[in-house]
Formats: sequence, structure tokens, C-alpha cells
Amino acid sequence: MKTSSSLNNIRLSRILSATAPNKVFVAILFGGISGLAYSLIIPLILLSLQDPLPRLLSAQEANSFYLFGNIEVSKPKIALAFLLVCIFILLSRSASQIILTRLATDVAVDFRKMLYHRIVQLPIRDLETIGPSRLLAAVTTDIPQIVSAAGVFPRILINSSILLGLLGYLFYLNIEIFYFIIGMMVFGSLTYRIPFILGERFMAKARNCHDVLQEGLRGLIYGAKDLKINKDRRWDFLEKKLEDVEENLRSYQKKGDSLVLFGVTYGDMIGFFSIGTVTFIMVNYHSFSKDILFGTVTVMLYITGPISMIINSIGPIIQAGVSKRKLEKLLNEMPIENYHATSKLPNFDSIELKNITYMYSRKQNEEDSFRVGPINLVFNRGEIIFLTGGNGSGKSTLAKLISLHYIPEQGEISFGSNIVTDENRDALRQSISAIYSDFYLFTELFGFNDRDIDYVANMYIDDLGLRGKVSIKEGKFSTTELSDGQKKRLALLIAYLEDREIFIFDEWAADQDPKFKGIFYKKIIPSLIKMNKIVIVISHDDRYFDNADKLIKMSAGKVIDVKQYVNGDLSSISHLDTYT
Ligand SMILES: Nc1ncnc2c1ncn2[C@@H]1O[C@H](COP(=O)(O)OP(=O)(O)OP(=O)(O)O)[C@@H](O)[C@H]1O
Repeated sequence: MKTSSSLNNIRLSRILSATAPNKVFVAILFGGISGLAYSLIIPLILLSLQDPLPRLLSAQEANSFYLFGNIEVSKPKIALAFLLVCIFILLSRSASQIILTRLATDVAVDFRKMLYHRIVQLPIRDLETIGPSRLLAAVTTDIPQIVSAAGVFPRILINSSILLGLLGYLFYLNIEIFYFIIGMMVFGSLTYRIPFILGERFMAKARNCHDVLQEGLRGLIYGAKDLKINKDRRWDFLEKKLEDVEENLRSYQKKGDSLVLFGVTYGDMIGFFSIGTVTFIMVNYHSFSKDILFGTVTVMLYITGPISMIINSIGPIIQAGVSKRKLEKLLNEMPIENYHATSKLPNFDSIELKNITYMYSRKQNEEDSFRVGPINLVFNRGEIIFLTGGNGSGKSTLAKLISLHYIPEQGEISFGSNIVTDENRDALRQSISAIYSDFYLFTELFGFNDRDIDYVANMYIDDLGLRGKVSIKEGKFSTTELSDGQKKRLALLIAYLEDREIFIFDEWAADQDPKFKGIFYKKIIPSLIKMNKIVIVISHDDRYFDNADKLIKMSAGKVIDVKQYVNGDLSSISHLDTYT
């Protein structure tokens, strides 16, 4: 099983270019050219303002042109150049933005798909440990933030080229002012980082609150019935799990945002401080012509645009940096199970567990962590095996080991002559149908390609006493808004249709009415045995225990008794040592 992958190291600045380098190149090229064209606008405006205003001259002297016969356009050549530059900027900038935005959408979709695959390949125990809240927050919060910030990098490049163009023009206008502005930019870029660094800390804390809120929201929705019925619990839960966390989030987010916004505004204002210094102080020590002063002030006013765009990118990049670290940490905690799509299901007549042990906590010395085993058991085809024992005795844990959802710490499991390994585990799982108490009922019959699946499924719907309640059309259930017991019948229907070799029912009958309980134990299970399946039933229904071929009793994670029917009588089949 792999524990990490190259995807675990996300490089914000490379996400888009790694996916579509050509598109990013074209977007930057268009953006850069539009930036250069942008810096052409100022000299054109300055040129148009240089000579006496045409209004004071005759049309001929002013070299005017009449648009549609009556709209006077002065300096038509410059005006035409101005119009063409504007149209060029419109087209090239739009193309650049559109390419980048579409690419960001593609990358976000690919990123989410990658995460779906990682979740599917995540071993069940790791899925349980990580929990749904962190996974949901990664999909809904972290990925959008990372992708939107990734789109900022090409924009920074584009704005840098505009900045370069404008600085070049400033250099041409006056070298002293140019050096002064460069000095101010260096000073600004060193000092404005301080609020951002402080802000990042608060944003990281705010992001952690989102994980806790996800957990609280799940409680709010899934625990709604309990919360309604007990007002003390309701207020206590609301206060501790949602309101307190929201208050913390409010405080961290406000502090983080304030610092970042202060940094952004400070960055913006550096431009105006510079203009003020030039116009109120530098003019007293240098002799600038009015044209030069006018030109430099105009350039400096324009320069604040790309500078503030670059500075404004810092906030989303910081936020994305926080999300990136969260996502990387999550991905590093997500081992990848091997799936060998081509491996075939081997034949077997029995399953054997040899000295199997399992412990929930990964910290070996933790005294309070639950331990199962060592367990030695054999399950044969055509056998009904009942797994019994008190609550918390380890029945479901053992079942999850048999269904290959949990991987034993020690010992081995064999399907016939095939010892379960990382390579064949997924293939062997395809021989198992298991209905656990926390089963999820999908609204469609996924994975069935038979044309007559609707016909067969609707036939079983009748047998399961669900006629008139639910039907199947084009592989979809007409409804899944059913009682718990009815939903379990649909889960049984799916297991039946899958027609696997091993059936595991974890307290399946607990929600069924007495009549259907009888049908389950007396008809459905024997029908599976007739098909030579291995059937393992976790049950507390002792009145049906004599239906078993083998009755296994568990206590505190150990098998304490195995009884088997011999000549119509249930008797222990072996000494305790052989199966515990
Ligand atoms: N997801 C989990 N994480 C950590 N420990 C767990 C987890 N699930 C179960 N346990 C531990 O394993 C013990 C056995 O649980 P298990 O679900 O196997 O019992 P069970 O015999 O099926 O009980 P029940 O009859 O109540 O369903 C529990 O007492 C608990 O300590």
C-alpha cells in the first residue's frame, strides 16, 4: 500500500502550467502584450494634450476630422492609434483572462476528481479515522481556494509586464524620479509583508475552525431529532460545537482580514506617498519641466493599478497557502490501496483465518484501545455461520476483517489456497457482499449492465414485500424515502442481485418485523446456502440460532465458543485454544 504520492506536494504557482503549459503560455503572452499596449496609452494621451487645444483653432489648423459629419475628433491620427490600442487591449486581455479562468475551472474539476479517487482508494480504517468532515472541507473549501490562487500567478506575471512597461517609460521621462520610485517599491515590498505574515497566522486558525464547524453541522443535521427532544442538550450542543467555534472563527477571520486589508491598502498608498513626495518635495530640489512632471505623475497614477493588482493577489495566495498545507497534510494521511483491475477472482471453497489480530488504535501501547484476536476460524461454502456475543464484543470488527475492509495486524486470511495480500485483496473483495448496520443505500443500481435488471429487480421487490412502496426503472429506485427496515430490504436486494460468493449480514434482521425476520432466517438464508454460498450472520436473535451450521460466540475481542450441529445437536467443536 502506498502512503504518499507526488500529488501530495502541491505547488501553487505550477498548478495551471503543469496541467496545460501551452494555454498558460498563450494567456501570459496575450496578457503581457496587452500590458505593453496598456503602457502605450499614456504617451498617446500626453501627445493629445501637448499642443494648444483644437477648440481654440479652426478645424483645418487643428487638423480635425468630423465623424458622421458632425462629431469633431481632434488629432485624428493619434485618436485612431488610441482607439486601435484600446481595441487591442480589450481583445488580448479578454482572451488572456478567459483562457486562465477556463483553465482554472478545468483544474478545479480535475483536482476534485483526483480527490474522489483518493477517497475511493482509501482503506476503510483510514477513512473512519480521518472522518467525513475533513474530507468534505477539503473538497468544498480548500480546493476552490487553491485553484483560484493558482490563477493569480499568471495574472501577476501579466501585471508585472505592465509594470515593467510603465517603469520603462518613467525611465525615459526622468531617471531621478525612476530611481526614487524603484526605491519606494523596494521599501514598500519589504514593509508591507509584515501585516500579511501576521494575518496568515489568524487565517490558519480560522481555517481550522472550518473543520470543527463541519463536524458541528453534521451533528446539527443528523442529530436534529435528539436536539429537538432535549432542550438542554440543544443549547449545550449549539453553544459548544457551533456558536463558540463561530465566535473563534469570527475573531480570527476578522483579525486576519483586517491585517491583510491593511497590508493591501498600505501597498496601494505607497504609490500616492511616492506621488506626494515627487510633487511636494522633490520639485523643490530638482528642476523638472511641466511636461515631465505631468507625464511622471500620470505614469505613477497608472502604476498603482498593476501594483495594487499584484498586492491584492497576496491575500488569496496566503489563504490558498493555508488550504494547500491542510490539503497536503490530508493527502499525506491518505494511503492508497492497490487496485489491480486485471486480477481475476480465484476459486475457493472456504475462508480460513489464522492467528488474526487487530487493534483499533495505531499506538501499540495504548491500554484502552480495543484488540481482537488472535483468532483461528474456518468458514466453508454451504455453511450458515452465526456470529454472536454481547455489545462491543468485536463481532462487527471481525466481520470487517473477513470482508477485507480491515487489514489484520498479524496472522493471515486465505480464500481457498489464496493468502490475502495487497495485490489480490481488491480482487478477493469482489466475492463479498456485506450489509453493515451503517450501510449506505445508493439511489441507483450501480455496476449492473444486464438489460433485464429492472425486470429481475422488480421481481425481488415483490418477494421482499415492497410492492407498491418502491419500484425500479432504468436501474433507479423510484424512492429511497422508506423506513429503516425497508431500506435494509433494498440493501438485501442489491446483495442478492450481486450474487457474490460470501454474504455477511451485520444485524440485518434487527429492524425487521417478526414475519419478515422469519422469512429472512428460514427462507432467504437457506436459499443462499442452496446456491453454495458462505453466509455469515451477526445476530442477537437466539430463537433462530438452531438454523446455524456453526455458532461462534465472541467476548472482549476473542472467540470464546464455536458450536456446530452434529447429528442435529449443537456442540462445541474444539478446545478453546484452537480458535482463540
Ligand atoms: N471505529 C472505531 N474506532 C475505534 N474503536 C472502535 C471502532 N469501532 C469499534 N471500536 C471498538 O471496538 C469494540 C468492538 O466493536 P464492534 O463494533 O466490533 O462490536 P460488536 O460486537 O459488533 O457490537 P454490537 O453488538 O454493539 O454491534 C468497541 O467496544 C469499541 O471499543
